[in-house]
Amino acid sequence: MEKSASFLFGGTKFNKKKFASDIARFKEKTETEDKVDYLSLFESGNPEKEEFTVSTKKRKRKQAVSEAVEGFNVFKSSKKALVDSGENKKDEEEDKLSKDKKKLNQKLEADAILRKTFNIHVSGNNVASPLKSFAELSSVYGCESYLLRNFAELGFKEPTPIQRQAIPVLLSGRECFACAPTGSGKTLAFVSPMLMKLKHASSEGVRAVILCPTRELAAQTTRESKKLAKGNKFYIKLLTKKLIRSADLSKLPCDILISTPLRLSSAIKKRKLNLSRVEYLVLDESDKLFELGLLKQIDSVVKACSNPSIIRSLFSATLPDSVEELARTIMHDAVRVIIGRKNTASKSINQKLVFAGSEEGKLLALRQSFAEKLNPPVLIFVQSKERAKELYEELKFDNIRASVIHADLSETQRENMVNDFRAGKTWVLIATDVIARGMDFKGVNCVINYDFPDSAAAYIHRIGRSGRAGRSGEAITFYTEDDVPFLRNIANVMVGSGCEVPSWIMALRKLRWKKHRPKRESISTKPNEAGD
Ligand SMILES: Nc1ncnc2c1ncn2[C@@H]1O[C@H](COP(=O)(O)OP(=O)(O)OP(=O)(O)O)[C@@H](O)[C@H]1O
Repeated sequence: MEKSASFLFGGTKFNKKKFASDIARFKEKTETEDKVDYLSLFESGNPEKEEFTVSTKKRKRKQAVSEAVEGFNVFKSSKKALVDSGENKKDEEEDKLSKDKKKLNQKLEADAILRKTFNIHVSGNNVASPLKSFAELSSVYGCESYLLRNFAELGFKEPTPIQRQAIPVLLSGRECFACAPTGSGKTLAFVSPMLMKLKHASSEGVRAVILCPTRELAAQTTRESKKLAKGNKFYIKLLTKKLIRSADLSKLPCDILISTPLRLSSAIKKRKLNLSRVEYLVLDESDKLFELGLLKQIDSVVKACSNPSIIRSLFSATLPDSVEELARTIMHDAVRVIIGRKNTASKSINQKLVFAGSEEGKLLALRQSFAEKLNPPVLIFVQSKERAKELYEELKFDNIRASVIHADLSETQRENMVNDFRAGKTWVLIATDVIARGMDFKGVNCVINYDFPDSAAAYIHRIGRSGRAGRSGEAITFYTEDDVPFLRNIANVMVGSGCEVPSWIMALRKLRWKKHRPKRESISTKPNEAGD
């Protein structure tokens, strides 16, 4: 230190004798300064001690001012005052820093408590604080009143856990992977920040895109988005065949466009739909969208949304690591938000496994359970459209109001089936996995997996049609000998969401699950042609 100082001042002649008193004062002061600095560092976070530090500094400031008016000392003191004011500034900055640090720590602590309360897990840098209430959307993020009014009209009093965390993440301009149980309000979690960021309608092309794996889900998301946007005249459009045929897509005024990947990618290719202005892209049921069959279409949409400042987000109740890895290659500094444990079923569903022996046994078990207790609405899942038709043929004469939905029906027919089920005109809806994801039927009391699901994810989504938005629900899964090797995978999901499973099932060997869709005997009580 000495050395370097003498090196710096090497060219200056300094009469130490003449200025001995000043040297002494300077030395004294430096020592006191050092002490105060050390203390303030050590004491940060203790308000009483902080006050003490501040008052010592105030005293010093006073001293400097009084010295500045004493005759001969004026020049010296004003120099000293300058030094002091520099030091004071430094002290003030340090004070501010330590206060900011304290505030930040308090905020982080409060965030952690809120996240723990709502079972929210996040990873990423500088993740925005979770919402304490919907009111914070207005006080912190300047949300317009129409949105809060719509929440109130829809009866939404409190944000759900995924809404508490995903909304602020998206509002803070971050990309996001979000995984939360079925029926936990993910739609609102991605639509409302979009509405808030877009602010008002504009006719400058497509500004936001939501991709859904099925037409039914795209139609439902359009309807829900319009409900949330009520009172603000946004252009919210479902990309239908009719819209593609009738409109000049290059001039389409559209704030939010909702579509399936196939329809959107063909509109980009064949009708030159321009997505270069898109600011927000949501991939709903993202793991489904990233499956092999849809990957090419997703790729063409992602490429067409070429705006460099685009914010992309992925939402689903199931998010395999492989999808995350793939998605990370296109996302920037994304925040990961997981509610509860990843890939688990909703805890509000009471899940049961029923051994039905054979295909015939399944039909008997179904009829018996309907005879004992039919608590509509009931949703029955089978593994193919052929089997859906067969089961419908069996049940249509049973005096229960049943209907069926599968991919062979026209768009309008499918829409009618869904609407009739929603309106309570039909009690039992037989379906394939086409409506297993995302469909929000209010109050489905029971889901029956007539055919064993072909993956754990399919199971989670199928049964998730019941037990939504905090309601309770029931799920019954029939299994035969063919399904036994795959029981353990479903049992794991059941245990993960708090249901009991017989110990012999938990003792089964774990299998790497390839799509399990065995060839099954047809569903029929009619005697076959051979007469046996
Ligand atoms: N804050 C809230 N309070 C009460 N109900 C809500 C709230 N937010 C959404 N809901 C309702 O919860 C239901 C389920 O919401 P949504 O369909 O968005 O679930 P999801 O998490 O997307 O489910 P899935 O994984 O099956 O697609 C809807 O009926 C919706 O209106």
